[in-house]
Amino acid sequence: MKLQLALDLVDIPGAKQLVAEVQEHIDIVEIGTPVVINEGLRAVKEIKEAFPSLTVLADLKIMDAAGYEVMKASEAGADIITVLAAAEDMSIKGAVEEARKQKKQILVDMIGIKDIEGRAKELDAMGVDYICVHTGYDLQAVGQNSFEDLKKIKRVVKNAKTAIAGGIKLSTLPEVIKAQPDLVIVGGGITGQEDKKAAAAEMQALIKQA
Ligand SMILES: O=C(CO)[C@H](O)[C@H](O)COP(=O)(O)O
Repeated sequence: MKLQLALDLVDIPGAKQLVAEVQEHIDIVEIGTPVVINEGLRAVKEIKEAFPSLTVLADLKIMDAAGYEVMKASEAGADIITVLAAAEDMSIKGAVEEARKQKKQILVDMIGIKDIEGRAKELDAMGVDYICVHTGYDLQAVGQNSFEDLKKIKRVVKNAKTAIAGGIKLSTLPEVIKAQPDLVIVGGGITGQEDKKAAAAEMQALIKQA
């Protein structure tokens, strides 16, 4: 099980500072969608250059023109690129094909999907690398989480790795770990803490014990 730090509310210097603080306790650093919107793929490039040994995920949430966007993110240095599960199958397949060419990986984000099991089975058959259940900020605000959806995908996914994102905190991490995802994605649970390094270290310790 790996730990991914999601950076959503920072600029490039802020991202570098945060990663420098917690890097020994995380496996993957995510350049979040708001950061890419504000700073462009330059954010991915600069973080990969500054931390070449860290795996960098570009949270582009691709919906169309997937092959092209995966190519551009790969050129910027992303190791993993996100595509939305709601995208057309043609787009998912295009993303996977381009990722194979570039020797990168695709994480598909299930945000907004209602038939979790059905879509997860289809995505698994299309050869995506990760399938991620995700409660975005707008649903977190009304108290939702993806813990049950994680159990659902764990039951049907045979090949892809499983991941979970959305409001995970130190207090809820044990429940997440029980369901044994391959990847736990945490943003505010680390970045919103006063001592970010300690928060990341505690989460890493729990994950390593699992
Ligand atoms: O992709 C995202 C929002 O769309 C976030 O990066 C993801 O939800 C993790 O952040 P947090 O732990 O703060 O919810």
